[in-house]
Amino acid sequence: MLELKEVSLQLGNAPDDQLLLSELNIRFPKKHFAAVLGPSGCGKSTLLKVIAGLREPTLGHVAWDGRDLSEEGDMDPHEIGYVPQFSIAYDLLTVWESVDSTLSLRVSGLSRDEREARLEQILKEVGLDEIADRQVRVLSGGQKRRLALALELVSAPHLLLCDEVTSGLDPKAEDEIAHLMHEIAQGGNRIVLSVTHSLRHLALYDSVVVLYQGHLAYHGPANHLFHYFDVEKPEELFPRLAQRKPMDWHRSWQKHRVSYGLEAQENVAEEVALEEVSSVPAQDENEGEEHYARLRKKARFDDEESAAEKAEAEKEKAAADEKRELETRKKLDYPGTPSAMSQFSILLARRWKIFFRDRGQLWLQLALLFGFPLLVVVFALDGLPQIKNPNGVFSGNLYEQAAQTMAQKLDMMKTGSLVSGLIMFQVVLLALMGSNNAAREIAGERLIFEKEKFAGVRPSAYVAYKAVFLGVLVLAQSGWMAFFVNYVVQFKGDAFTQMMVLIFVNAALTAVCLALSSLMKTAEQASLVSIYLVGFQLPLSGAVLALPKALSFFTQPFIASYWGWSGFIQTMHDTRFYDAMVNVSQTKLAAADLCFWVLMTHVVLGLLIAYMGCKNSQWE
Ligand SMILES: Nc1ncnc2c1ncn2[C@@H]1O[C@H](COP(=O)(O)OP(=O)(O)OP(=O)(O)O)[C@@H](O)[C@H]1O
Repeated sequence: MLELKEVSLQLGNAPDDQLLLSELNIRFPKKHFAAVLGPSGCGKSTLLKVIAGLREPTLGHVAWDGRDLSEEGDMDPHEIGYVPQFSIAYDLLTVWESVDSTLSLRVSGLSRDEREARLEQILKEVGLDEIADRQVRVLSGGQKRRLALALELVSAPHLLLCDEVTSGLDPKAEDEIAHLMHEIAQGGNRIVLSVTHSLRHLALYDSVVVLYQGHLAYHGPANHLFHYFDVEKPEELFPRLAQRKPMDWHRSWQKHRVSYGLEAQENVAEEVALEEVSSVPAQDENEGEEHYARLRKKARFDDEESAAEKAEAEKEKAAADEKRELETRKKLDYPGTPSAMSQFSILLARRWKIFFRDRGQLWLQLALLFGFPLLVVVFALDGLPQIKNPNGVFSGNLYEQAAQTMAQKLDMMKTGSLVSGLIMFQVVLLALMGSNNAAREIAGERLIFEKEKFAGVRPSAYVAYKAVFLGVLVLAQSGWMAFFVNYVVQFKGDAFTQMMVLIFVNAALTAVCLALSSLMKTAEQASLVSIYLVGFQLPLSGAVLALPKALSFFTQPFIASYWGWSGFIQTMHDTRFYDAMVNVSQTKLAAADLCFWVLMTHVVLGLLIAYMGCKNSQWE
C-alpha cells in the first residue's frame, strides 16, 4: 500500500510562497493502476517526484507498506521504477544492449543464461522482442516508451511511476502503451501510477487522481468521475475544474470522498453504479450522499453471494501472483545491487561501445589527435635548423667574430621565442582537446545519469569510469603530441618529462572541464564555459604578455597552461635556449616540481568537484 498523508510542498518558507502540493491524502492499494490527471502545471510531475523521493515534502509524509519513507529512508532502488518524461536510453545502443546494461547495472548475481532469459522475457512483455537489435535512435515514439518501461521492469519494481508516457503519441500507440501499463500493473503485484493528459482510457484505470493547482480534487473510480464533476464528456472536465477555486474543490472532496472515493467502490458493485448513476452534481451534497447510500445498500443485498465468490477468487489469484512475484524477486532482489566495481566496468564498456559507434565524435577525435601536432610542426618548420643545432662556429677577424656573436644572440633570441611559442602552442592545443574531451561528458547525458543514479548507480563508479575513459584519451592525445612534435622538432631536454608535463596539462583541463560539466545544467552551457576557460589560458599564462603582479597573483594558480608551459621550459634548463626563453617572456617561471604539483592538484580537485556535482541531484 502506498499512502500519502497530509503531503504539502511549498517552494519557499514565506507564507505566500507558491504551494505546489497541498494537504494531499491519497492511498493506493497493491495491484493498482491509477491515472493522475489535471491541467498543465497543476503538480502532477511534482507529485510523482515526491513519491519517488526526488523532492522532500514540506509537510506530511509518504508511507510504503506502513513504512514512513521520510523517517525510515526512501524505497530501495529496485523497489521503485520511475519513467520520466525525457528519453532515458542512449541513441547508439540497440534495444537489447540498453536493457542489458540497465539490468547489469541494477541487478547482480545473475548468470549469463539467467540474464538472457530475463531480457527475453522483458522484451516480450513490452513487445520489443522482434526489434531487439534495432538502435534506439531509429525507434518510433511508441517503441521508445516501451523501451523506457522495459528498462524499469528489469528489477521487477513494486511501484512504477510513469510521467506522461503516452504524451505525443498517435492514438493507436497511446492505446497500446496504456494497455501495456495496465498489464504491467496486473501482471506483477504492483502499483502503477501514470501521469497523463489523456482521458481516453479511463476504463483501464482502477482509480483516477485529479489535481487542481496542487489540491486534490478527486481520487476515486473512473466511472464516478464524470458524475462527481457533473460533466458528460471528458473534454468538459478541465474547464469544469476552472469554474471553482482549488480550495473549494479540495473542501468538496473532503466532504464527498467517502461516497465517491475508493472506499465507495468497495461497497458499490460497478455495474449497479454504472447503471444507476444519474446526474447528481457534486454541489447537491445531501442529494448525492443519499443517492449513493441507496446504491450501496442495494448492491450489498443483491450481490452478497457473488461478492463473496469474487473475493475468494481474487484472494486466490493474489496469492498466486504473490508466489510468482516472490520467485522472480528471489532472483532479482536478493542478489542486490552490483558493487561499485562492477558498475564501473559495465559503464566503461558501454562508453567505449558508444564512442566507437559515434562516427562524428570519432572523426573529430582523430582529426584533433593527428591534426594538432601537425599544426605545431608546421609553425616550427622555419626555425628547425636553429632548434636542432644552436651552436655556431665563429671564424674571421675579431670584428667579424663580434658581428657573428651579435647575430647569433639575435638568432638565439628568435629561436628561444620560437621554442617558447611552440611549447605554449602545444599546451594550449592540449587544453583545447581537454575541454573538447570533457565539457559535454556529463552535462550531455545528465538526465540519463540522474535516472541511473536513482536506479542505484553510484556516483563514485560513474566519475571513476569517466576518469578512466577520459584518461585514455588524454594519454593518446598528449603522448602522440609529445612524441610526434619532439621527433620532428627535436627539442633539447628530457623528452620523457616533457611528455609528462603535456599529459598533466591535458589531464588538468579535462578534469576541470569534467567538473564544469557536472555542475552545468546543459551541455551547451558546459561547452561555452569550457571554451572561455581555454580562451583565457593564453593571455593569462603570461607567456605572451607579462601580467600585472596583482592580477597574476590571483589568476596564475588556476591557469594550467602557465604551469604546463613553465614546467616544459624547466626541462630545458641546461640548454642554451633557456635564458633566451626566460628573457623573451618576462614572466617568472615556476620550479618544475611545483608545476607538477599544481597540475596534479587541478586534476584531483577537478575530479572531486565532478564527484560532488554528480552526487547533487539535477532533475530540474
Ligand atoms: N523547482 C521549481 N521552482 C519553481 N517552480 C516549480 C518548480 N518545480 C515545479 N514548479 C512549478 O510547479 C508547478 C507544477 O509543476 P509540475 O511539473 O508538477 O506540473 P504538471 O502538472 O506535471 O505539468 P505538465 O502537465 O505541464 O507537465 C508548475 O507551475 C511549475 O512551474
